Amino acid sequence: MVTVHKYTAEESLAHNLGQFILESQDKALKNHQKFNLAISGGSLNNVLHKAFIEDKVLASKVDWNSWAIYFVDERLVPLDDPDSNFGAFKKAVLDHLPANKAPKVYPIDEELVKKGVDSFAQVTMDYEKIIPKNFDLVLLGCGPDGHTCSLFPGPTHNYLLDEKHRRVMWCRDSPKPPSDRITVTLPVLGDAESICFVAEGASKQPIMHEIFDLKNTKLPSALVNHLYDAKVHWFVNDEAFTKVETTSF
Ligand SMILES: O=C(O)[C@H](O)[C@@H](O)[C@H](O)[C@H](O)COP(=O)(O)O
Repeated sequence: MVTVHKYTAEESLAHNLGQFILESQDKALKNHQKFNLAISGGSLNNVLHKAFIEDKVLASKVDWNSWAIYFVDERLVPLDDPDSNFGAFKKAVLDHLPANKAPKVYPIDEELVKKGVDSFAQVTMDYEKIIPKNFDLVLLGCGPDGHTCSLFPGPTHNYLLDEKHRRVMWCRDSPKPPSDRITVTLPVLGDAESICFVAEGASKQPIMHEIFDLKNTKLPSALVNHLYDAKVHWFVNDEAFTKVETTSF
C-alpha cells in the first residue's frame, strides 16, 4: 500500500520530509557507505532548501560527502540556463554548502548538450551509463497533468512509459517546455529502494483527486503508485489533498 504523509500548514512538510530522507541516508550508509539519491526539478528544490539549508538541526545530520546525487529528469540546456534542473538545485542547495561539504553531483554532459540536437541521443546514453542500478531514494514531483520525471501522459508519450529496457530516454516532445529532455524510465523507479513524491498547494487538488480517488493509471504518477505501491510515499499538504477522499492506493 502507498503511504501518504499529510501535513497541515502549521506542521512542516519540509522538516518531516527531511527526516525521512535522513533515515534513508542512514540506512544506505550502513549498507554500502554511500547514499544514492535521484531528484526531480520544480518546487522540490525549495523543499530541500528548507529542510537542509534553513533547518539547522537537520542540516547538521546530513553526511553530504557520502551523497551521490543524480537527476530523474533534466532539460537539455546548458547547466546555467534558467531551465536547468541541475542549475535550480545548485542555486537552492549546493551554493549554500561550505567547501568541506561536497556531495558528488552527476549532471548531464554540458559540452555535448551545447553541440545541439545531433548530440542528444549521446547525452541520453551517457547518462544511462552513469546512473546506479539501485537508487536508495528517488524524490519525485507530480505535475498538474499527472506527469512525473519527464514521463508525460497521453499517446504521444507512451514510448516513454512503455519502455522496459532502456533506463534513460530522450523525451523529444515534452508538452512542458523545454521540449528536449532526458528522463529515467519506470524500470529505474522499480529498482529503487524507496520512491517519494512531494506535492503541495491548491493547484494540485484536481490531479490528486484523479490519482487517489479515480486511480487513473493512465497518469504516470498513478501508474507508479499502482506498480510499486509498497515502496511509494507521498509527502503532501492539506491544501493539495482537500478534494481527496481516500488516501489508500
Ligand atoms: O523537469 C521537470 O519538469 C520537473 O522535474 C517536473 O517533472 C516536476 O517535478 C513536476 O512538474 C512537478 O513540479 P512542481 O513540484 O514544481 O509542481
